[in-house]
Amino acid sequence: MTSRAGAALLQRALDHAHAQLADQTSGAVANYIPALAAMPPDLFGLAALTRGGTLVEVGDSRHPFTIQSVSKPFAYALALDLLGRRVVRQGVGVQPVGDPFNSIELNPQTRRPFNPMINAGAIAVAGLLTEALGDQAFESLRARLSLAAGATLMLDEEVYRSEAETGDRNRAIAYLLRAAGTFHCHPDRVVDTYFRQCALRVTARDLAVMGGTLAAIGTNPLTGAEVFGVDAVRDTLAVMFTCGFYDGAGDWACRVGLPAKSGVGGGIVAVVNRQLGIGTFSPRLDAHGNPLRGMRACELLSEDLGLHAFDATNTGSRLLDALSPVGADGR
Ligand SMILES: NC(=O)CC[C@H](N)C(=O)O
Repeated sequence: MTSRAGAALLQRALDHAHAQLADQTSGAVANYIPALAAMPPDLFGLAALTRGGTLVEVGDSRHPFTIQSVSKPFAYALALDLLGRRVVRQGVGVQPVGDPFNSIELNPQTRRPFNPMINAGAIAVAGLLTEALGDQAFESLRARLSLAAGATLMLDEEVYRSEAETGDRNRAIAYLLRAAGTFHCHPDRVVDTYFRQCALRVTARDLAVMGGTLAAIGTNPLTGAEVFGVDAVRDTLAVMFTCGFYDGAGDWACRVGLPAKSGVGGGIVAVVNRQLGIGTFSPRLDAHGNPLRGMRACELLSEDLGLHAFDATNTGSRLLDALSPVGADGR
């Protein structure tokens, strides 16, 4: 298959998933803070970036929204890069858990959060970064996520402020973590880093590029920037695969078969290892806080293109090989 035929096939698959789901209106926009509830519910955008740099998009793929929990894997990768696996593992585990994203719970055996994809684990990561970088923690996060997106990500002040005003559960988690010895700096500073991280504005296109950067083992396929180290990407994709959808993670792994992460702002990032990043945006969420149409779109793309990690037909690899020539360095 030529690369042009591959790009057309990928665009058709995106268009098809978008059209199939255009009329679906189940679910509800996150309303725990007013700034999120104001998002028009019917927006729907999809984007994908191959490792070779082919970008396809459809619908509201350039409409901004807040990244929320989709930031968690990228913050984890940054912490792994800066602090190393040993230090990060002391603060947060890599164990899947069947609890909701905001549960106030530590692993009773280790007194650490189960994994970095739930709030407790992400706040532990924010704590490690705040302890290591002080007031620069948020700017470092913003700079690294911007490099991964190939765009300067801006803070949504309104969402940040409402989150800070109402985020008592997350504050409680931060106090619990300090008591458990995960970090020693003030819990308010830690949640401030976390709230700002969650309030960064992105688009589905940005998420596709960020996912593409993980797919390309840390190198942004559009800009060539080297964003994350190989070891950080490996651990990050592994926890995205096993823990990315909270209490729905096992079902996701079977149905879609891709490392992915959702957020209550309506975004999802999904990664086809060494091949493709996918970004979706649809604000209506299911009862677990996962964007419904985005999840379904990932499932359709996975089926259509054979992207499931354990797909038997290998069609996805053939398509994506055409679009993502593997370099001489074997990456
Ligand atoms: N699942 C999410 O996207 C949650 C993010 C949100 N900022 C929170 O911490 O509650």
